Amino acid sequence: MSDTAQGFLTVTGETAAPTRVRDYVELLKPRVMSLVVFTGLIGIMIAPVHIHPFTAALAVLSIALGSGAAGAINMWYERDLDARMARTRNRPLPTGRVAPDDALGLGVLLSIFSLLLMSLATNFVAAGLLAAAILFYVFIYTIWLKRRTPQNIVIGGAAGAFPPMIGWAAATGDVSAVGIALFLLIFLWTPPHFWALSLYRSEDYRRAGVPMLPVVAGARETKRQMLIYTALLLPVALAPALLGAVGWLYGAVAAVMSVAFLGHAIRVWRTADDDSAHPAARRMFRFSLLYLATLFAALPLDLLAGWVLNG
Ligand code: HEM
Ligand SMILES: CC(C)=CCC/C(C)=C/CC/C(C)=C/COP(=O)(O)OP(=O)(O)O
Repeated sequence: MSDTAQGFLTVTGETAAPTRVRDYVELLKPRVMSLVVFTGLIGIMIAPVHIHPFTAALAVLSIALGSGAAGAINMWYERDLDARMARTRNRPLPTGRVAPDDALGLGVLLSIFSLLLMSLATNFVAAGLLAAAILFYVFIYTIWLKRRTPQNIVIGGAAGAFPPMIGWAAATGDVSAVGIALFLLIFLWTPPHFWALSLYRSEDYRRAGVPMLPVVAGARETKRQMLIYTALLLPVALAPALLGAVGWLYGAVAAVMSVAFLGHAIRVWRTADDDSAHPAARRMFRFSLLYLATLFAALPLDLLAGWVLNG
């Protein structure tokens, strides 16, 4: 363990204990986790099977811990990259506030714990899907693809698409057409979500030597591919309503939000490529988070409205 990580007072000179807890929490990427967990919770809520709220809470906790574990292992593996990027250089590992071995240990332990908890609380299908998500994010995205190909997030993005399917499986013990539709929704959402950010952070990625699309293929090609994925997202976002799993309320929200998301993609596509601040891309990135949260919130609200209206 390094001196800085060992000594409670060595880095900031502040009282150390709260800082350390905060550092370990930061390793779990809590803000990303919040949306991951939300989509998993919705998967449980909309499944046509009632599970005990305590079981549901344990399933959600398992998804949260699994997502955090994957985040900690990602930060352990990428500590060299994170040190070279303005956005990430103040993270606990590049600053030495947490030792690499501790981050890896936390990630591995939490992975095992989350899988055991999911198996015991729900079933092996949900635990298997959670394992697949963790392994995908760590091995396929972080270790294999991220440093090798500009399509890294298209394939690697599948990791973040698992949670609604995991939630559904936790409730039903099965995978369904709706679960697959929600997987595809997040899968197609991820490229515009991430490439919007990578447009205004491309200098960071260039410096760190990560072959993200704007670095390798340029802003124009990135914007073109963002437009394609955002257009493909529109019919997929409507799929839960077309499959009859939810009704017109969700369908209307999905249609309006998807057209608005497409509007963002068109505005980004129309902006000049040398506009290094990329304000349109910043707005699109922020909107991507609102988009996913709103669509997933609309799923149970639609079912609730149906029950109220139909008695
Ligand atoms: C491989 C797929 C993905 C990649 C490469 C990616 C990448 C990123 C990056 C680089 C950020 C920037 C964070 C910052 O500004 O420091 C971010 C933010 C965020 N992402 Fe993603 N993301 C992916 C998938 C997802 C998924 C599946 C979700 C949730 C369902 C998600 C939710 C979020 C949230 C909530 C934020 C905002 C975090 C904050 O406020 O700091 N992302 N993402
Ligand atoms: C349920 C479960 C196990 C889910 C795990 C999947 C997960 C956490 C997906 C989110 C993907 C994500 C935050 C990518 C960040 O990219 P990056 O690592 O390139 O970003 P960085 O540069 O900020 O580290």
